Amino acid sequence: RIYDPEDFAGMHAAGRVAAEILDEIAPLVFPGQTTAEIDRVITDLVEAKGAVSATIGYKGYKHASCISVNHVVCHGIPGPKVLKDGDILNVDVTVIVDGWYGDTSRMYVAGKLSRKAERLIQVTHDSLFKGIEAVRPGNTFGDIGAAIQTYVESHRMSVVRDFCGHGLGRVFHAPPNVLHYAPFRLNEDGQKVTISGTPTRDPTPVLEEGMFFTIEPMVNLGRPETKILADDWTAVTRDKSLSAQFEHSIGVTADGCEIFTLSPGGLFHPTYS
Ligand SMILES: CCc1ccsc1-c1ccc(O)c(O)c1
Ligand SMILES: [Mn+2]
Ligand SMILES: [Mn+2]
Ligand SMILES: [Mn+2]
Repeated sequence: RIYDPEDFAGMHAAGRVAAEILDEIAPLVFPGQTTAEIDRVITDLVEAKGAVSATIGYKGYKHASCISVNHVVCHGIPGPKVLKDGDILNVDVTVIVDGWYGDTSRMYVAGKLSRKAERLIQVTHDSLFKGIEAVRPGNTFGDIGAAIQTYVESHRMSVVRDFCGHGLGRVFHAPPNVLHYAPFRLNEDGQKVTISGTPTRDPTPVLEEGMFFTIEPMVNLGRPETKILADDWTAVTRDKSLSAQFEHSIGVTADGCEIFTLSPGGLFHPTYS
């Protein structure tokens, strides 16, 4: 679906509420805290801000957030698990404000951030922005994926392939799937080529003004493969390596894009303690 210029205001309002919540829970992340308690506060904040949770009741999910700790890749279920010093966690919140969806996630750390976790978080955050920088009308979704994949793999980390971003707006999920890797490689001249280096066409949809979607790369320190735990939700790295994720909701504009879910507090400190 292609949205109209006046729809951007609704997305900014929804995105801002989601981003404010992620700002406001930062002080709640510390060793000894449970992820259920963080989610409880998120639930209260959604209501206090006059918004509605998009995830409570979605496909049978019962919580206002997904909280994914360490080698959990995504869809971690809040629970009695107690955070310990050095744990890194992604908190993912989606709210509905006047029918508009704001979907965003970011990383936090309980206690002291290890150097390798800091590197992972920084590369993951920067890969999201490499993808965002590729968003403009005339580029393709493959350009977004290639920008992310090239950056991540240049740091000898891996891009999770089993989950992707998505269209959103007046709905939570809509086509297209927004892949965080590309069905082509970029050669040294930036040409789109196959793995074996022969020029190839880009089959992915072209970006157009008025498209709203998320970019939500998941990056692993080890191999890309994931598996789902017996709870049928929690996705973990197969090799148990650490995984990080950042997500923004964005809208394509005439000359680039607008990010709807930027922190109003201008916060980005992976080292929340
Ligand atoms: C808990 C929400 C949920 C349930 C099935 S997939 C999913 C989900 C979680 C985070 C997201 O960013 C998203 O787009 C979907
Ligand atoms: Mn993780
Ligand atoms: Mn999300
Ligand atoms: Mn999402």
